[in-house]
Amino acid sequence: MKIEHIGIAVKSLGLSDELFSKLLGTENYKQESVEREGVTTSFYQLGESKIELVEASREESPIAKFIDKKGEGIHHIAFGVENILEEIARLKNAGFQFISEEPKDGADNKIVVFLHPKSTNGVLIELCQEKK
Ligand SMILES: CC[C@H](C(=O)O)C(=O)SCCNC(=O)CCNC(=O)[C@H](O)C(C)(C)COP(=O)(O)OP(=O)(O)OC[C@H]1O[C@@H](n2cnc3c(N)ncnc32)[C@H](O)[C@@H]1OP(=O)(O)O
Ligand SMILES: [Co+2]
Repeated sequence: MKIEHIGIAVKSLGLSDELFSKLLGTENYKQESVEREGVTTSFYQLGESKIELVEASREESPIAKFIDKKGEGIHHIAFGVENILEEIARLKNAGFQFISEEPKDGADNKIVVFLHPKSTNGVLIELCQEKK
């Protein structure tokens, strides 16, 4: 497992892209919408990991709800795994609670699942695996 990306909830991808490209000294390498999740994402490479800026694309998006309650900030940590089905089985067996146990298409050529923050010390964890 490695930290694949850190997801940061932002109100305006335009403004945050300006800020993060200045901060990191590099441009994003892609912007991508994931309509099922109601998000638009922007990715920055940072060594072996990435920063994923996430903006809500509709009102009922998890990102809109999060920003309403907590404001902008770190929204999730994504662990990159080799075999997502094996990791789901291992973590389920260890008592962790998943939001859904079925991997779905995420951004940046990944399949993803999320663990509920209630079972992970209040941190939303994403598991992601490169699509084959
Ligand atoms: C997939 C595309 C992209 C990628 O990398 O490929 C992304 O990462 S998109 C990221 C956006 N998608 C998601 O966040 C999907 C998973 N999240 C969810 O299903 C929901 O947000 C969920 C279940 C975590 C919360 O939804 P719910 O409707 O239950 O919202 P509430 O506001 O009622 O929250 C309940 C409870 O959870 C706490 N919460 C919510 N979000 C987070 C968070 N990001 N980190 C930590 N805690 C969170 C919230 O504060 C509530 O706690 P409570 O103590 O009850 O007030
Ligand atoms: Co993510």
